[in-house]
Amino acid sequence: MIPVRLDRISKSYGANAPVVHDVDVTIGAGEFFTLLGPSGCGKSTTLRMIAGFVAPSSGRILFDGRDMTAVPPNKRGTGMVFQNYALFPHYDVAQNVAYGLVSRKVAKDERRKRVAAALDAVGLDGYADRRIDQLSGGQQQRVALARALVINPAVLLLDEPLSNLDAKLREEMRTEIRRAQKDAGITSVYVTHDQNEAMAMSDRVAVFDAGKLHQIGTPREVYHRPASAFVARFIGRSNVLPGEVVGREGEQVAVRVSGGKTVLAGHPDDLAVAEGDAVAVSVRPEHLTFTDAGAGTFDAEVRGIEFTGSHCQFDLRAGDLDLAVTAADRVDLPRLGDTVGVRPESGRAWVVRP
Ligand SMILES: Nc1ncnc2c1ncn2[C@@H]1O[C@H](COP(=O)(O)OP(=O)(O)OP(=O)(O)O)[C@@H](O)[C@H]1O
Repeated sequence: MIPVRLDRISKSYGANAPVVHDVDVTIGAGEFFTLLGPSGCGKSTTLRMIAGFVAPSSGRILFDGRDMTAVPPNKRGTGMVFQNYALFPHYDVAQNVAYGLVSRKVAKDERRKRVAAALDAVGLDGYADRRIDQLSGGQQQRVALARALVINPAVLLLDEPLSNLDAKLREEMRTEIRRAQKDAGITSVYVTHDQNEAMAMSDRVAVFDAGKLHQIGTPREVYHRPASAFVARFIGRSNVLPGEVVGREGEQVAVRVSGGKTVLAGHPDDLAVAEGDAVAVSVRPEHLTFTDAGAGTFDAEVRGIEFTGSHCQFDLRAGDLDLAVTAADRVDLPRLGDTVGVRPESGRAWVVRP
């Protein structure tokens, strides 16, 4: 197990603005680390720089302290799994998985053993002789994973490996990939635009937008303590309320939000907030509570209600603010057209960079 360091890497194509800008991360040995962000944010480019397919414009890539920036892809000891699997259709499963061992001149007996172990690790015991076109999408993705694992890579790289699968299979494969990764203990970097997938699978997540890293943290950290309005909105849903700092109470700051009321909010240690600063406050829909009209932070009109089974999602309008509230289903919830009070639960509001 080795750590991977991205030492202030940037990538520009021609004279255009950088598509990856000054990214500085250390991925821990054995960690499952995810690059998450919307389409075009630079996450695949970052992964390709780790793999060696794309050279950084500046910065270095280090594996276990060793500078790999100039080392060609096939000498980096990485295993790669692609979105489109990239399997050889005219080879059978075993031949596909053995590919990296043949090119590394591993002896035939050893090869057979390692292919069997890799197929076993991904739950494809007994499929060695199948043709690729006789497999389902999920099985093909497992073959791709086995092919990456069989070479005992120092680093496993996965680029949106589940996006061609249907929703149910995607969830099953999340668990499978995660289990295979933990069993093998390989430092892994995973790329996805799907925040649920990132949250469910990762030890830590790096959230990107437009080539820049907004935040690195555990799924819990990025959910409960988003660094920016972008992260708050991209990870789950959030009410991001613009406001102004008007004071301080212990660890929290008092923020006057639109509508004139004051909300107490926590803030990241590295974010200096002083009286008079324009900030934004993020509150998750499940952390807004209904009160009687006039008794909350906001008075709001119920504009929409969506029943999801266990919960109800409310769309509210409070002055010029749209608010989303999620509440466990019960009989006394507000109804369409009602005017209600709404307030953030204590300790649940969080200051974010606007
Ligand atoms: N070879 C290239 N030449 C010029 N621009 C490129 C090249 N490769 C990527 N880009 C641009 O770099 C930006 C980031 O691309 P990248 O593929 O890393 O994004 P992404 O976050 O992985 O998006 P997606 O999920 O859509 O693949 C995009 O604007 C893309 O158009």
